[in-house]
Amino acid sequence: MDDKLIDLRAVSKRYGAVQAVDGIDLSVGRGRMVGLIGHNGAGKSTLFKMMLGLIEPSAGEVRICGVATGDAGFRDVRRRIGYLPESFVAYDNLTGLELLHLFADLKKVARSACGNVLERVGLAAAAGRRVGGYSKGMRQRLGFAQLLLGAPELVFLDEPTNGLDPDGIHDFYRILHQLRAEGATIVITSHILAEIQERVDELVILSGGKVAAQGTLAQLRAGTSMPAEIRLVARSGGAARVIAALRGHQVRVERDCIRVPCAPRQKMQVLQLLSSLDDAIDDVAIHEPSLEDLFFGLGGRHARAA
Ligand SMILES: Nc1ncnc2c1ncn2[C@@H]1O[C@H](COP(=O)(O)OP(=O)(O)OP(=O)(O)O)[C@@H](O)[C@H]1O
Repeated sequence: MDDKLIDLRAVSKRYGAVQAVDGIDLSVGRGRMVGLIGHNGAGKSTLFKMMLGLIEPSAGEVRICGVATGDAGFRDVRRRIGYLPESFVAYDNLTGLELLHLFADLKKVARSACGNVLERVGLAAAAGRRVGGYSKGMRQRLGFAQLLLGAPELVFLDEPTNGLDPDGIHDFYRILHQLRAEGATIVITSHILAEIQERVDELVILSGGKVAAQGTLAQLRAGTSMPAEIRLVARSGGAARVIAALRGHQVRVERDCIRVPCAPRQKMQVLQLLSSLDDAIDDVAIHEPSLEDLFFGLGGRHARAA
């Protein structure tokens, strides 16, 4: 069994003068949940469309479930893939259930599966209502419901949490994690980096059509020289002692917060220095670089400027 569910080799896509995707090598193992991030125009949707077999690469090869997207056999693979596009289009004059029946017919899935799927996304009570009266979040849930039909082995979701409230986002990731626990492989794009960073197994950062970095958040952090930051709140009258104790370290004071940037190997040393100042310090926290920090550090800003 091929455990590389997604395998891209030297894949490029050019639209006239625009090099949308530029020589990407990427593989994703079975059962992984991957976050694909990048600025507007970085090439995420183009990559999705090539992985779905909707457009052909200009160069290179895209293999999904071991089959090249250009092969005749890819039609069967396509049935094992679920896709939620960035703008999910629903027919307003149908009810939620009728719309799902339509998708079930197209996917050759029994209509009897639809009730259960609507229940799963929290739309059971609205199943008989016309989609025209659904809120933006409800439409997004409906899009998610059609993706779940037929228990797909591989799912692609393009900006799936747009329009969802915090409860909706929480529910959405809960179902996604269940899907992964059932064995599905998941690729998800998002512009909300804080939302995605703790929820996926690994991240792929696209910049200017190329992979700027790939790995777990910890691997991405280790791959950059970006320091963590120890943040302290001194007790009244204690700041001067804390700053004196940190002599030789870079220190920034902002309002009531003392910030100490630290390379990984310096963290314990700084904490040791601080441990003797218990009576001068009110609070201490370590802030590791966020995905947003890494994103800008790894070329996100460059990609936007390009
Ligand atoms: N059909 C097309 N014809 C011409 N250029 C295109 C086409 N589709 C995409 N592009 C261009 O290819 C580049 C990558 O676009 P793509 O939609 O893949 O980026 P994206 O990362 O998905 O962006 P967003 O976050 O805005 O959805 C952009 O410069 C875009 O203008």
